[in-house]
Amino acid sequence: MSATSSALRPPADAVAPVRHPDAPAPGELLGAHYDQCFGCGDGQPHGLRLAARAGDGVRMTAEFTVQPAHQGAPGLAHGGVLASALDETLGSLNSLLRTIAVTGRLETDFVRPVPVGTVLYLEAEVTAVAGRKIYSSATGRIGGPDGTVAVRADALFIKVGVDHFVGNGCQEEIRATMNDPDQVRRARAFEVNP
Ligand SMILES: CCCCC/C=C\C/C=C\C/C=C\C/C=C\CCCC(=O)SCCNC(=O)CCNC(=O)[C@H](O)C(C)(C)COP(=O)(O)OP(=O)(O)OC[C@H]1O[C@@H](n2cnc3c(N)ncnc32)[C@H](O)[C@@H]1OP(=O)(O)O
Repeated sequence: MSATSSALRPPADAVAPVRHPDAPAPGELLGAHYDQCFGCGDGQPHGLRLAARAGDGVRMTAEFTVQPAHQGAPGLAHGGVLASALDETLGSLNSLLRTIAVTGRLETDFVRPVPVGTVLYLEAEVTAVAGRKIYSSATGRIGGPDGTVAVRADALFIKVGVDHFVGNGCQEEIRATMNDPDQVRRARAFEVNP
């Protein structure tokens, strides 16, 4: 059973999300936004290594294979890891809006257990935008892209500036990120294309 809280219901003045003209093309793989990201980075040995792909409109798809390091109960994925996979997929939607945003609220339904070795097929969509607030939903299916829904989530992301990361992050990591030419290009692109 699912009952989304009122905080995740878009207000009356919310508008339909608009795909940015410079959004990644449908079918394009996004690649990691940060090598050390638990959700998508290649530098995290036990990370999810989630690969997100742009879809049509304001939709993304992603796949994540549950590893032994992701267990909660014996042989089954930990719920927090599944919530991370949903969060990461929902976060990747921001690339379609060409904005930077962080998760403010994430509500998750765990519908079926997800065994180790299973591929979780994720699908996410922006549903509404109200000022800095971005509303979105995601599902994770097992047994194939059209298989049984195992997890689902509704989320509220809040748009932030690069200063959110510079002001709150680890200075050493930020310096390293600033020295990565690709990251700097991306951060600049976000700043001039809000
Ligand atoms: C130097 C190099 C840096 C390079 C960076 C470049 C690119 C980065 C690219 C991508 C990275 C981005 C994300 C990572 C990607 C994926 C990972 C998945 C996503 C995450 O894993 S991300 C981590 C977890 N996440 C956080 O770490 C957030 C901690 N948090 C805060 O930092 C603040 O909390 C914040 C900023 C959220 C808001 O703070 P704030 O002061 O800016 O704004 P304020 O509080 O005024 O809220 C404005 C309006 O949102 C409403 N609102 C706020 N929070 C709400 C809630 N929880 N429920 C219901 N409504 C809420 C208010 O009610 C108000 O609504 P209204 O306007 O109607 O009054």
